[in-house]
Formats: sequence, C-alpha cells, structure tokens
Amino acid sequence: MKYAVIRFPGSNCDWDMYYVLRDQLKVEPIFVDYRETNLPIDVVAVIVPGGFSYGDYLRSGAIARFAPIMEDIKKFAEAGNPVLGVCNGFQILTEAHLLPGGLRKNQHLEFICQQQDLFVQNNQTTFSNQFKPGEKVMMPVAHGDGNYYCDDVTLQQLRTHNQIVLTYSKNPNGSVADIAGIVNEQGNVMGMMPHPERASELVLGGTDGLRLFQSVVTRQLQK
Ligand SMILES: NC(=O)CC[C@H](N)C(=O)O
Repeated sequence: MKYAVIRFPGSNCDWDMYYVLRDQLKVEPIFVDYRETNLPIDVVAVIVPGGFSYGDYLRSGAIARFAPIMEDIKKFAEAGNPVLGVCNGFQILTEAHLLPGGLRKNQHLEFICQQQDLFVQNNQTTFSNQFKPGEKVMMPVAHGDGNYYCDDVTLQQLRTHNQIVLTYSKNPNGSVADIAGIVNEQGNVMGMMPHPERASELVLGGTDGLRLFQSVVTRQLQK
C-alpha cells in the first residue's frame, strides 16, 4: 500500500509531502522519478507535489505534463485510483487534461504566501470525507499562478457534478467562482492550490490538511 510522490526537476514540496505521509499519516510513501515509465505495482495513490517544475517556463506545469511518468499516471487515474495534485501538482494535472480548466497568473501579478481560510463545498469525495459540509478550514497558499480559470460551460459542469470541493473565503488570486480545489467528474482526481502538507501539524499552525489525507486513507479502508 504505497503512496507515490512524483518528482520533477523543480519539485520543492516533495520532502514535505513524504514526511507528512510517513510521520503524520503513517502510510508508506515512495518517490517516483518523472523519467520512470511505470508506477510500482503496489502504489495505491499518486501525489503530485508543489514546486516549480521546469522553472515554470512556458506556463506552470506545461512541460511537466510531457514527462514519461505522466502516461502511467493517466492510466492509473482512468482506472479510478486516487490522484492528488497540490499547487504545481494542480497546474500539472490541468495541463495534462486530467482536470478541467487551467491556472493563470494571480490577478494582481504578485506571488502570495499566506494562511488562507477555505470552505469545504463537497465533503463526499475521496479527499474531503473527513470534513463537515460547509466547514471553514485553514491551509496556506504559496503561488504566483493560482488564478483558476474555466469557461462558463465548464463551470456549469463543475457545479452540476458537484466537483468544486474547496473555495476561498476571501479570493486571493482572482480564481473563477473562488475555486481553490476541484475533482474530476469521477471524483478520483483532485487538484488544489492550498498546501495540505503544510497544515498537517499543530506546530505549523493547524491540522486541517492532515484530514484531507486521512480522507483518502478512510476511503481506501472502506473498499
Ligand atoms: N508552491 C508551488 O507549488 C508553486 C506553484 C507555481 N509554480 C506557482 O508559483 O504558481
């Protein structure tokens, strides 16, 4: 039962993620290099961590999506397995079309790094079942390109299928409909700009992020 943390050139939240999975969540994490073509057979969840893959050149996540490991991540996702992208991971998953929409430069064109209040809009997903509906939670954001955009038709689809999981209580970046995190229509792929791995220990200011990871474990134990 391994949790794969994918590493690209420029990933920088990989160790934070590994540490939280191992020491706080008590599951077995492994790093998987972007040059690999196959995920190890005993992987039960994939996490694409934050960072600046390929220096954010061209557009955040736009180069990483062509990395060899992405083909197998797509197959893994299509088979219904959980895939979570955080920050740059979210950007990579939209660029790879595993999630709809895209991430643009923050409206005010500045990098933001701050604690952020969020609302849980859907607590029925693989990634949010340990929250109460409408609950206010806190996780930090740290991004320059966190401005989620999708067209009106896509937004309507997101709403119809209950795919909006997290919204900002005070929109920090100009995201459409205050969106901070979404799932795909099947509900097994999630992308979010806030960093749950930086909110998984009291010493870091809170443990709301840990409950997001615990949601994944809970869902797996129910299988
Ligand atoms: N913390 C991160 O993952 C940063 C994400 C991204 N490279 C940005 O600045 O928007």
